[in-house]
Amino acid sequence: MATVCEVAPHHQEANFSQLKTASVKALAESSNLTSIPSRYAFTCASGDPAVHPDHDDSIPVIDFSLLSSSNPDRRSRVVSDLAKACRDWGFFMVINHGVPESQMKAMFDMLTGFFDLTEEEKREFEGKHVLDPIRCGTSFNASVDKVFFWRDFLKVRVHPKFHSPTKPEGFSDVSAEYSGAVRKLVRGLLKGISESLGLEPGYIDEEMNMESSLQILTANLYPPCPQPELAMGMPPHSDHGLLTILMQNGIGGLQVHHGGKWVKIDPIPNAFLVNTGDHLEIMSNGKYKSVLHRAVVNNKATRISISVSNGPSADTVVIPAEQLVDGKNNRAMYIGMKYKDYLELQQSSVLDGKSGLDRVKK
Ligand SMILES: O=C(O)CCC(=O)C(=O)O
Ligand SMILES: [Fe+2]
Repeated sequence: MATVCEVAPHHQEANFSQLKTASVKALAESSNLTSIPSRYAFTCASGDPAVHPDHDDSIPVIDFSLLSSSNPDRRSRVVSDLAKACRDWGFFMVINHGVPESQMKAMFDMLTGFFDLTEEEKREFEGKHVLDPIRCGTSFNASVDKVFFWRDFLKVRVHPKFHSPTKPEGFSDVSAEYSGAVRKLVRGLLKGISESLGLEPGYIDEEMNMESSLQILTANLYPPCPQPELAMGMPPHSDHGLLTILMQNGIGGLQVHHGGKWVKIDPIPNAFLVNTGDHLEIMSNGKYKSVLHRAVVNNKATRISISVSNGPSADTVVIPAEQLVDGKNNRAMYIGMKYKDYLELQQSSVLDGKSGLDRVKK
């Protein structure tokens, strides 16, 4: 169903467009905002079940602690659970992941503090190029977006070289600790995923040069929206890396495309949501596909999500694993591209489904 665009009162739009980089937060907090400026009116693709998605409580749950179990049966069960989760969903919850609750909370507190800085303070971290190591802004890529998304963001490259905004105080320590813990989790998961593909446990780690993996921490802020049915927080897209690790502040909004429908994923306290990205699809030769997801907005509460994208090293040219390719039924379906080139292409374009992958599909 296509949503109908509504035009907001002129005075509001005129004021807002003078501030090129004004955040949605500032817009939402401006007094008497009862409708959204027309630049935020998002039209869903025709036939898209936009309004009443199903809940699905059958999203796979992986107990990470079992991957280091000394009991071989338990271990092989969790490896086959991982295979099923990656193949059938491309999304799963991870429990017993080893990242302390206190670290997760500290990261949320820091990012809330960051978004609460003044517009002027935040402008210091705006960045100029899509690959700048620290970049905050609004929408996805405001210089090319035709429709703006109801979202402010901060993106920080945290590995192999660690970057951090200098405000709020203490951000750097919290972020270094959190992103290190997430890297450890990712490398553990990739071991299990390697095995689940019939590869040596260390295969992905070595081939993708995970010692220097490109890791980007993104915080998304979705303020309450007066017309949530007309706006979109983040449009349908897949993630570029190998695995994305997401946590949310207890407010729902994420929807995953599964079985031809948009499925609402309710946050589970202290669990991470993990999804497989485009580069896992490429290296597994399409066995584990990256999956479309989107973030919708609401009119009641601010939603914050923190996603950490974990890719290969920037210079790795990713191609399908040799063992998963043969000259007959399993031909290589993707050509190689340097990860950083792929990333630059995706980040500088309009965010649009899985269009990044189309560029490397044979
Ligand atoms: O806010 C969300 O739940 C989705 C975030 C997301 O998809 C992303 O950061 O890539
Ligand atoms: Fe995403």
